Amino acid sequence: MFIETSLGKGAGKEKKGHIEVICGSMFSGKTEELIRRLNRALIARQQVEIFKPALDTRYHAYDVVSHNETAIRSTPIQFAQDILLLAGNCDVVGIDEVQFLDAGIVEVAIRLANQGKRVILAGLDMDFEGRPFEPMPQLLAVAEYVTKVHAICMKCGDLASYSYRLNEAKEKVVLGEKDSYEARCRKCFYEGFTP
Ligand SMILES: Nc1ncnc2c1ncn2[C@@H]1O[C@H](COP(=O)(O)OP(=O)(O)O)[C@@H](O)[C@H]1O
Ligand SMILES: Cc1cn([C@H]2C[C@H](O)[C@@H](COP(=O)(O)O)O2)c(=O)[nH]c1=O
Ligand SMILES: [Zn+2]
Repeated sequence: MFIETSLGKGAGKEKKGHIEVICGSMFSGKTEELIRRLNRALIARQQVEIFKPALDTRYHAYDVVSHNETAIRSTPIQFAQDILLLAGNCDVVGIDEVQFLDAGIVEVAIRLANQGKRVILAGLDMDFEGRPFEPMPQLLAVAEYVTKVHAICMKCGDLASYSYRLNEAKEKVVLGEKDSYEARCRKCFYEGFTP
């Protein structure tokens, strides 16, 4: 569990950055947890910049929106490098759906943290085949704090770590919601899917 040790601007002697990753399956509460952390940073009067990949327009062009409809304003970006230009002098950088960003996000996260920023990234750790979703494995490796959240398996009610695709599409990136994916536990995921 990530513990917020110094929220206020004046709490630390020096501005020391770090990387936090929130990962898990679809519907596991990644976006809700990201929004919760960012709202607390705003309450602490920190300057917060929020980004999401421009391709994820499922709910809203600009807002980061959870399945539970909590939302926070964000800037859509095409490339990970765009964040370096747009983050400016902020204290906290939040990024949702990082699995859709290019591999450059790893270097970008490191540079932002080294500038003294708190960098919070949320995204899928596995794809519809139950395989690591790049660039998440690299982000998990360089993060100081990792939180893996779980959904509820739609088959049996256990904790779910997998995103089961309900259609036959084979492309890695297929945007969708409950119409095309459901959260499943390991057993129920592999019962319905042969790698
Ligand atoms: N199978 C499920 N397990 C848990 N929560 C679910 C499930 N299906 C829908 N939800 C809803 O999704 C919300 C989490 O949404 P969100 O934060 O957007 O998740 P994620 O970003 O991980 O996809 C939950 O609070 C709940 O209301
Ligand atoms: C497993 C998997 C998912 N996607 C897509 C489906 C959704 O549009 C997003 C995940 O959104 P969430 O906020 O985590 O619910 O990713 C995909 O393109 N490929 C996959 O393998
Ligand atoms: Zn199950």
